[in-house]
Amino acid sequence: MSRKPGPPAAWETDAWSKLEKSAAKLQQSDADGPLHLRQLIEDEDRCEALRASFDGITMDYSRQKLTTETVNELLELAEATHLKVKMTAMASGKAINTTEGRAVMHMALRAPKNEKILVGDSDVVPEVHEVLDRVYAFAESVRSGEHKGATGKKIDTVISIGIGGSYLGPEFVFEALRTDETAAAAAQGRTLKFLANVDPVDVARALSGVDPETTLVVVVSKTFTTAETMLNARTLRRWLEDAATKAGADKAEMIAKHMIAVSAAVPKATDFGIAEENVFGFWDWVGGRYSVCSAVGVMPLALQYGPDVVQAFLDGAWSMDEHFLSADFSENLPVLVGLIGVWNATFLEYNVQALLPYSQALLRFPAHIQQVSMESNGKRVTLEGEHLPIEAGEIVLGEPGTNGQHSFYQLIHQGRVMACDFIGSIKSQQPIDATAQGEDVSNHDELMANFFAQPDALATGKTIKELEAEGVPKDLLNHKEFPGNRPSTQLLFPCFDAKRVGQLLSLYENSIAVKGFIWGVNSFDQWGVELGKVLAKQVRGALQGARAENAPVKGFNPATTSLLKTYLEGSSN
Ligand SMILES: O=P(O)(O)OC[C@H]1O[C@H](O)[C@H](O)[C@@H](O)[C@@H]1O
Repeated sequence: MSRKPGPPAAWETDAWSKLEKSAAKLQQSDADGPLHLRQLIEDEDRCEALRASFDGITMDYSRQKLTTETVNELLELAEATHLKVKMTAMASGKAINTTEGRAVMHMALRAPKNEKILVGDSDVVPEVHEVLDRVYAFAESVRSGEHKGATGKKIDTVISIGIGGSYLGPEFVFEALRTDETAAAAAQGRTLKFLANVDPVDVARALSGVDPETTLVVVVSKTFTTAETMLNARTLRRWLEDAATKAGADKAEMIAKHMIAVSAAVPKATDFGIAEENVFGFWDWVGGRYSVCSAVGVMPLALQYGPDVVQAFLDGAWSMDEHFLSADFSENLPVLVGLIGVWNATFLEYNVQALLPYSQALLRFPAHIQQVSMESNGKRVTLEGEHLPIEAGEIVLGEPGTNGQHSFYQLIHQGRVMACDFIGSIKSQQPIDATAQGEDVSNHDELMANFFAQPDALATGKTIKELEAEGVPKDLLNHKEFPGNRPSTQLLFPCFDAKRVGQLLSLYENSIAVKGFIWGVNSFDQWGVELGKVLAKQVRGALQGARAENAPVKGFNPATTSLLKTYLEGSSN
């Protein structure tokens, strides 16, 4: 097969063959063998070597099923596939999203004013800051009460309409900071809600208990064409107009004061009826799922928490970007998380990455990273469009600990193997310490006891021999055996405040880019979401025809035709 000049495909390198051999060797390890995690974890030098840190964040990957030689082979693979060149191409604004002809520059969204970052010939940092300053000024005027609603009331509630990348990141950060002391103090008396699903139930939930006269609706859509968001935006526009009629206010004034937009398609937002000064732009070099640091996230978050908290979040993300671009790969947190992901998913064939934050504040982190990862690396062809001869991508799932322990951990311990990332913090956002009242430990210590225990339980397991020694009846031995040897990484943060949440975001965003670079896929397009949208349009037309003119449902396969008929008959009764 003829290939374009450039770095070799990962699977064509020597490092790849070495890694395949290492994987085969490690997969053979039994519970008593030297390559079982039960043994590996006892090696002090190995434990020391498989630890990295940056700015107070510790990454312990000693419970990954690898040896220090494997790590060297992974680093060799990074070299051989020109990872650094690819990272630099991304950071310097090259159009690496080749199927859409776009640069991938979300890092520029958090760059300080004095940075210079070129996309093509133009430095994008000034325009980033121009929008950021406008967002901050607008947010301040709403928060201070200077910007009033159409009936003269102060705005204290925001409903952010958007889906996918225009929703998940902002919701993750909103939730992550809700119980942070500084952010919570800044949010006093304010409410932020999200409306994502086209399901009318989500509209009802978003509007429940909300007064339109004190509410600002932010329509967030990169393209301003997404069907769900547009229908929700029209629905809430009507809700505002109806409220204006009831209150005797002017409808146009109501929209002007209560509806703003965030979009990379500014003319579409103005066509929708939102005044240009109320539209906050971003650029086609920001992928939707990477857009939380643009006005997409910054607007709702600044309205809720104020500019200072948001700026701390952006600064945190930038500090991790700088680390990613400058640190040696052997000490580079996003690179290591990325390489380990490739190792687990491709070489060991553990294709599920479980994100397990031991922090209730991070409850929407798995959902956000699920989109970033699965939409980015869920691909079947190379950048050149050739079929991948290897498995790429990971299935991402997760829930905060300890909740997950009482739910799906059973499968992780004794069923299928997943690669687990345990994410915890030294300090809690909301410490409760009742040791003086007789509790053994503080509530955060209790939480973290689980953070430390679970990875060891997964790694070491429990053998039949141990169970026998404990006197476990014979017929229960197999049921109670834990095979162990199940991989995990622990990421221990000092705390989860705005800066650290920014660092966590950048760590994972960049690790996902690393995996895509190694696998050789385009992590920045998402053609796989298109077909369903096209078919939904066809079904929408059929439903419209059937409802309005009783037109027969045509043009679908027999299964869909029959189910559509059942749906139509059932709902017309
Ligand atoms: O921001 P929008 O243009 O409304 O797009 C919202 C979302 O929908 C698309 O279908 C893509 O799958 C997502 O990547 C995107 O974030």
